[in-house]
Amino acid sequence: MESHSEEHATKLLQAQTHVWNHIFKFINSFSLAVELSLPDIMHKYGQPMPLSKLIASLPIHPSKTCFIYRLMRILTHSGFFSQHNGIENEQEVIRYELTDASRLLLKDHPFSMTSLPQAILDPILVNPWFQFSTWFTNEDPTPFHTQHGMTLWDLAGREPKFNHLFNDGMAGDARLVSSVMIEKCKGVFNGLESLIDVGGGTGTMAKVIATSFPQLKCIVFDLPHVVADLQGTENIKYVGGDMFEAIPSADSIMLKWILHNWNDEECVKILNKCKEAITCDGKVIVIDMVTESKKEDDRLVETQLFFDMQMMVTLTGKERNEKEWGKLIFSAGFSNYKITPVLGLNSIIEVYP
Ligand SMILES: C[S@@+](CC[C@H](N)C(=O)[O-])C[C@H]1O[C@@H](n2cnc3c(N)ncnc32)[C@H](O)[C@@H]1O
Ligand SMILES: C/C=C\c1ccc(O)c(OC)c1
Repeated sequence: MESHSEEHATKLLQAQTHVWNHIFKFINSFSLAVELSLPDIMHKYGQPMPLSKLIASLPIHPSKTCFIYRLMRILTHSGFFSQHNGIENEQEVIRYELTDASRLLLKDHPFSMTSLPQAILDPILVNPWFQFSTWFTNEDPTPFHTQHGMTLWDLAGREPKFNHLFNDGMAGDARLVSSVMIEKCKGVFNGLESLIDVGGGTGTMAKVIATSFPQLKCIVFDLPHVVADLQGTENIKYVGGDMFEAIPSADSIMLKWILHNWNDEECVKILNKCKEAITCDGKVIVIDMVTESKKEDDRLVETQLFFDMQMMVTLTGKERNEKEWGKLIFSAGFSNYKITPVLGLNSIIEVYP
């Protein structure tokens, strides 16, 4: 009897920890404290950095020096730094090193993700969460709309600082994804003469592809406020416009992280415009998530579910499984598709007319 109730208490306490852990999940996000540039400071030091040196290099008030150890402790626990304890001159010295994760937060890393936490944790994207429960009771399209009274794209057009952070964050991801694509599946672009990156942001993806395929004519097509000040090159042109109105013609179109921003009806409209724009032997190259395909990777599954919620709160979009992708593609009148799951969270979906 006693051991039974002991077991009961253990289970209850585990459940309590589970709930507390969940309540506090946002603390992991805010603890990144990207404004402190911890990874850059440690990278500049060039070797495992003692806590005292780290504190001395930070632009903080002297009254805050004692808090850095605690910040480093949680960031080490969550995999952003590794810690080595040693004794030097009879004194305990803690040294920290970067990990693969914190290297992606270096400002000068080619695949830098630094702007993303800044954009995603900006009040512009966090405040809509306070409308989440209200939104379930009204007919607004998104909690973002309840909060701001307009779409994310309209607001980005009016907030240059946020627009810059957002596009910069997207650029880091585009650089990583395009490099992996060029390395692992160059074949996707073989034989293409022209490519339009629809919703191509500031042209990062196009630049990497154009370097590997100099004969390929690339057009970066995005909203006017995104491409306004950008200068094209020999084989990259910037065109401002609305993909729901008209897309320039080419033999192929890329849609990276576009369709997951939109609901099924909107996606069919976009895909229809793509179909009108490409030649009959061309294709649409979709780069987006395919959910439920890597069930064994719990972290990847959870991250895709986070993206799905982010799409629900900021836009009308969602993440889709293979069946949902198929339905979308056939509804838009395409005849076939091929999924290549080689991009971590994302997959390449080649769509044929
Ligand atoms: C999530 S971002 C993806 C950017 C880029 N493809 C990438 O993956 O790095 C979506 C892009 O769609 C663009 N966009 C939104 N509405 C659009 C429209 N109606 N026509 C063209 N582009 C649009 C946005 O400006 C933004 O650059
Ligand atoms: C800003 C948060 C992240 C994010 C990632 C991929 C997207 O397609 C997106 O569209 C708004 C946002």
